[in-house]
Amino acid sequence: MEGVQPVNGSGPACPLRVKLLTLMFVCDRDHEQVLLGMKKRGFGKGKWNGFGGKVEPGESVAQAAVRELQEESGALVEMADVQTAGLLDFTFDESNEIMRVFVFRADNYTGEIAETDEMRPQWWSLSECPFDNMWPDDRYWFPYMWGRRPFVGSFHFKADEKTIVTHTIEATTVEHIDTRAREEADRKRAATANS
Ligand SMILES: Nc1[nH]c(=O)nc2c1ncn2[C@H]1C[C@H](O)[C@@H](COP(=O)(O)OP(=O)(O)OP(=O)(O)O)O1
Repeated sequence: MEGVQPVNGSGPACPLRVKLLTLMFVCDRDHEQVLLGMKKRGFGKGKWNGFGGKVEPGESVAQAAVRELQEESGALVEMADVQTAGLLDFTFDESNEIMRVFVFRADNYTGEIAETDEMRPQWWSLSECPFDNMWPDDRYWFPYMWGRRPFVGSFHFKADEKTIVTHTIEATTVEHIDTRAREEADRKRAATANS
C-alpha cells in the first residue's frame, strides 16, 4: 500500500489511498516547443501528455521522473537539469484514490527520442498544443509550467474522467513542492518497508 491519508482535513469521510506519480515536460525554449507523447496504453490512453508514471520505493520523485521519461521516450535528462514545476492532486467520484502528480520540466536532454510501447512522442509548438486531446486540467496549469511559475492545484473529476467538478490552482514556491516531494517519497519508502 502506498500511503493512506485524508485530503486537506476535509472531503470524504473515508481516507484516500495516495498514488504517487510523475509528469515530465521537455521544453525547447528557443523554438517554443514542448515534447508530448500520445499515450498508447493504460491510464489516459489516447491522450497527449507529458511522460511519467509511478514512483518506485527508494527513489526520489525527481529520479522517478527522469527514469520514466527515458523509459517512455528515450530522452535522458541529467538530474541537474530537472526543474520543479508543480504539484497536482487528482480525485474522481466513486474512487478512494488520490493521484498525486509531481510535475517537472527540463530544457536540455540527450539521447534519441523514439516511440516506445507506451508513448508516441511528438514536438508541439506551444501555440498549437492539442489541449482538446489532453487531460482537461492541462489548460489550467500549462501556462504556469511553461512560464516557470511553480504551482499547486487539485482537480476533482466525475467518474467519467472527463468532467472537472471542482478545482483549485495557485502559485507556490519550488521549496514547498520539493519538501512535499521528499515527504511523499519518505512516506512511500516507510509504507513499503512496513508492508
Ligand atoms: N489529470 C491528469 N492530467 C495530466 O496531465 N496527467 C495526468 C492526469 N492524471 C494522471 N496523469 C499522468 C500522471 C502519470 O504520468 C500518468 C499515469 O501514470 P502511468 O502511465 O504510470 O499509469 P499506468 O496506470 O499506465 O501505469 P504503468 O502500468 O506503471 O505504466 O498520467
